Amino acid sequence: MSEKLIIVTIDGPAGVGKSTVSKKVAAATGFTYLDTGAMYRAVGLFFQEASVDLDNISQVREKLDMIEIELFPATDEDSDVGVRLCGEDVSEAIRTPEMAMVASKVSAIPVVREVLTKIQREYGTRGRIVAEGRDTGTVVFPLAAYKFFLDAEPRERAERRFRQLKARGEEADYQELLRMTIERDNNDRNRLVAPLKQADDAVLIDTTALDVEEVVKQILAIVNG
Ligand SMILES: Nc1ncnc2c1ncn2[C@@H]1O[C@H](COP(=O)(O)OP(=O)(O)O)[C@@H](O)[C@H]1O
Ligand SMILES: Nc1ccn([C@@H]2O[C@H](COP(=O)(O)OP(=O)(O)O)[C@@H](O)[C@H]2O)c(=O)n1
Repeated sequence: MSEKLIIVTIDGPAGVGKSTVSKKVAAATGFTYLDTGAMYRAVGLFFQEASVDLDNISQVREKLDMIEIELFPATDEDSDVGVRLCGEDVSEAIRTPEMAMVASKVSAIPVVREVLTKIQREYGTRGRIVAEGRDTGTVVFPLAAYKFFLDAEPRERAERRFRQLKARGEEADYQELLRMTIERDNNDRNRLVAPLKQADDAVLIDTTALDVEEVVKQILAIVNG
């Protein structure tokens, strides 16, 4: 594989640290960061606002054709990537726990995955990217040069999300976050198309007892050889 097409994939369950770690790996390597979850969240928001009946496949297809999603870099290294949906900045609107649940529902619809996977692969043709999500190592970029699967206990992940929301000055209920984390993991692991799972050739990192810097260090040690 040519240097230009090197791709790093980082998959794992909700709140495990994919975004945080991917942004740091991207900054350290000079690669572009691709947040695939942001795309599923944007589709979820669009469908919710348009009151799309998710069981009505022709309605889903018709609305999908109308969607334009554009990712733009975060304003600073602590922020999430920005998203424009049909020209409107929805960067904040998509980052709520509720929108994550909606994203999890729309992400089980095969045609939604088909459309977004195609867009994600187009990003990949530019090469030198760090892609993160649920299926970037298994389905989107099966030939990626470096694949990682991050995991952590659900309680630890819900606590991380709790601290993250509090730090942003937002309301958060730990028990509710834990419930949503577990429900979303179940949806994502058990769907028929592109379920959340470790690729056979991905390196597993259990982050439960690690801090962010340690996880980044382990990944860079492999990527930088
Ligand atoms: N290994 C880690 N140890 C402690 N906190 C972490 C770790 N990795 C990430 N975090 C924190 O957990 C929160 C959720 O991480 P995030 O990157 O948004 O997860 P994901 O993208 O997998 O949902 C962030 O506030 C992040 O700083
Ligand atoms: N590659 C991806 C990325 C996200 N998703 C879906 O989108 C939801 C939100 O993804 P996210 O990565 O933004 O969520 P967090 O892990 O940041 O909580 C997930 O729960 C999945 O259902 C997916 O199905 N495939």
